[in-house]
Amino acid sequence: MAKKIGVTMEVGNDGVAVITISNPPVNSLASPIISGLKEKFQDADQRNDVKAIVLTGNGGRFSGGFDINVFQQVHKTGDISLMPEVSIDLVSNLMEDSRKPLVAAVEGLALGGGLELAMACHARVAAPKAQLGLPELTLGVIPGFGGTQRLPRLVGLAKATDMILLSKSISSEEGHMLGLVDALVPPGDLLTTSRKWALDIALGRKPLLRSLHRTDKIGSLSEARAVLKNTRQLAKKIAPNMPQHHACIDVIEEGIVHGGYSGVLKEAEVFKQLVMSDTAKALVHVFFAQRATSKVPNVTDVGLKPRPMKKVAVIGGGLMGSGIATALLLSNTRVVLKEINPEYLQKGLKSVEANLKSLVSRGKLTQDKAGKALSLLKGALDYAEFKDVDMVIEAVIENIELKQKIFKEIEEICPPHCILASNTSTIDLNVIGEKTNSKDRIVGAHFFSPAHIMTLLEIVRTENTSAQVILDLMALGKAIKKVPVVVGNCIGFAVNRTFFPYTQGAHMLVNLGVDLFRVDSVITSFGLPLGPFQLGDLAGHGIGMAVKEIYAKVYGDRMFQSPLTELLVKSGRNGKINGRGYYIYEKGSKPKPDSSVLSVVEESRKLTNIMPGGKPISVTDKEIVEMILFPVVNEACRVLDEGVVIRASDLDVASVLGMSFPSYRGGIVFWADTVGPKYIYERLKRLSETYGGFFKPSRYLEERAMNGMLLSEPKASRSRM
Ligand SMILES: C[C@H](O)CC(=O)SCCNC(=O)CCNC(=O)[C@H](O)C(C)(C)COP(=O)(O)OP(=O)(O)OC[C@H]1O[C@@H](n2cnc3c(N)ncnc32)[C@H](O)[C@@H]1OP(=O)(O)O
Repeated sequence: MAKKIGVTMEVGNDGVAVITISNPPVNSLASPIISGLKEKFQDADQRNDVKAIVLTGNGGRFSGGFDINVFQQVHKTGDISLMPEVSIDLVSNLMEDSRKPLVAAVEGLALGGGLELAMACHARVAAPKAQLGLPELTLGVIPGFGGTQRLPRLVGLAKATDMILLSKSISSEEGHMLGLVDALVPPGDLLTTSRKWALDIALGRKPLLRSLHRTDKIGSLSEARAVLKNTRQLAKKIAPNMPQHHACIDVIEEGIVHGGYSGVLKEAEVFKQLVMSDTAKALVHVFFAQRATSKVPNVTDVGLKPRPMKKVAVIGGGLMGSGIATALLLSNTRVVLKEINPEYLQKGLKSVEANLKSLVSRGKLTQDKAGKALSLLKGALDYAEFKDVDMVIEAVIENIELKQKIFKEIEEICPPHCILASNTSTIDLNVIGEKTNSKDRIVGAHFFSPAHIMTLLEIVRTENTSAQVILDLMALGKAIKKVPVVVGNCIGFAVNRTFFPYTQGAHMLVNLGVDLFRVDSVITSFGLPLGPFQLGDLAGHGIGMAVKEIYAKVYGDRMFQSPLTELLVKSGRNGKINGRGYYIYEKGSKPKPDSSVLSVVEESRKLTNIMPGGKPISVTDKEIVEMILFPVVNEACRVLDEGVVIRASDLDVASVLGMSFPSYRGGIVFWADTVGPKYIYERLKRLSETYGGFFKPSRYLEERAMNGMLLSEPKASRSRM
């Protein structure tokens, strides 16, 4: 059925015109909606039988904001005139300055432009649990329909800057306490109360309040300046490489100093500049890329329905297993956690409890909910509880024989519909399932640590995994608040494989004489939260050595053989786990660079002996970024070439959520396309001539560079899936 897009107006016998936005699924403010709103407000203004107006959204949602597709069109065409003029014409003049009282009836959500329309109304009535917020900064822009001016005037400057800068939404209950919502009523009463409220204003029983003209919550100029000073410091910390945070504070300040209307004018100007910024292009790309991951050809488009996952068993209560169990429990799934002996089982159960406790202590979970989650957990030392499970997720150590044995056992004991998933990060799923006759229900559920916090879930399918099993795992992933990305089966899957050269490039640089702490600092300035050496410390160098061996077997032809990790472990530095790696880790303080590690580095340099003429090379920060991240792009090209991901943007999402690659750079492939495939190819070629095969450009990169194509452009099908 075609979507019904438009704006309707119905005038009741009471003289109230109800204007309703309809644009499923979130009533986004697309061009026809904006022109429809203009038309209806003009009509309502002119009609003598209309005394007051109520604005609402169809289908239980007020509005998810301005249509983000328009940003994408502007980015594709470079034509900023595609952005409609809304802030002054519609929001300030037609709505807020209207002589007729205007009340917003809010249900479900009012985000971005949606909340901005509501704030331009003279009062807001909301149903419970509606989500209210201005998340524009996550898209690289600022609120553009007056939100930077009206929100501070309705909830106070400190709360408004907190909501806008951190893109934090609040519930209608909190909005009510703050004064953003004037009345909170059950959904069934929403329209009746809103109509009555609008008529009360018309009859002078309630005041007609124009948000932009209010000053009661702003405080004195010096108070406001103090808040803005703190906010600028926060922006420096949380968004050093993004323009929209500082721009937003400037716009808010303009309104405080020169009045709301002046602020609205500046907001419109800055908004348009920011729409065209590289940051906005990248963040809008990530928005749509993330949503595209839920579209998997031959899985989500063939009429299948996900089956309910009521009870899930997790085998192994270590770091990963207990994290996965926690994530499942938090979404009300019954979990059986199996271990091999009572001691390990107790440890696993305690870890789950500790995960929940830490969420409670950080204010992310109520004590009640933690208790409820824990009541759904059962420990097990045998398979008795497995007879009615819908899915098993194996999360034991990376040992092929052990995993094969477990899969054989669970195949026999679990019901025939049960999904048999492994959380392996390095072992081929075909090998894991080799001894079973259930290859169609074997799938990878690759969580990232800590599994109850990191949002990426790689769903690894083999050529035998059934579409139903993939769909079920996707649905479970979404239910436990992950972003599932379906990938093909290869060593390292999409994220770990793409990023295996990340550490290697860093090791190469250090062996060439570059200071390791400088490398980390350059990479964190680029936007990754941890440089390669600190990341290695966090993962543990024992694990690092084991993983390196696994990768060497398959990707050995393009690896840089550095003895640094082995030397580090030999000198008793296992990383954060034993308090010492490249950095020193002490409880309660930040990791400190350990200068004594430099003797280990010297030893490594002697062994590799790659410094030209025995002297350290001299490199710029830009070259450091290139020598570390271009090999990553090169591996991403192989991942694309082999069809390990369905589309290039899936790898962008996976790199952002799995490796914390900066979202404002759009993910690894998007960033590479911004830099230019030809430039990357030429740099890698030159580096490979000087430093060898580690940098050798892949065939895919070479082809794209030669043909002037972007890396993200789809190619003729040659997929692993
Ligand atoms: C001038 C103004 O100040 C500028 C703005 O208003 S910018 C926009 C500000 N608004 C936002 O950032 C909200 C973005 N949307 C969201 O956060 C979430 O979609 C939501 C909380 C509204 C709903 O979440 P959820 O129910 O999980 O559904 P979700 O899968 O995300 O979205 C459903 C569909 O609506 C689309 N959609 C959501 N918000 C949209 C928007 N503002 N514009 C266009 N499409 C939108 C999604 O792309 C998706 O489309 P698809 O089904 O074709 O993939």
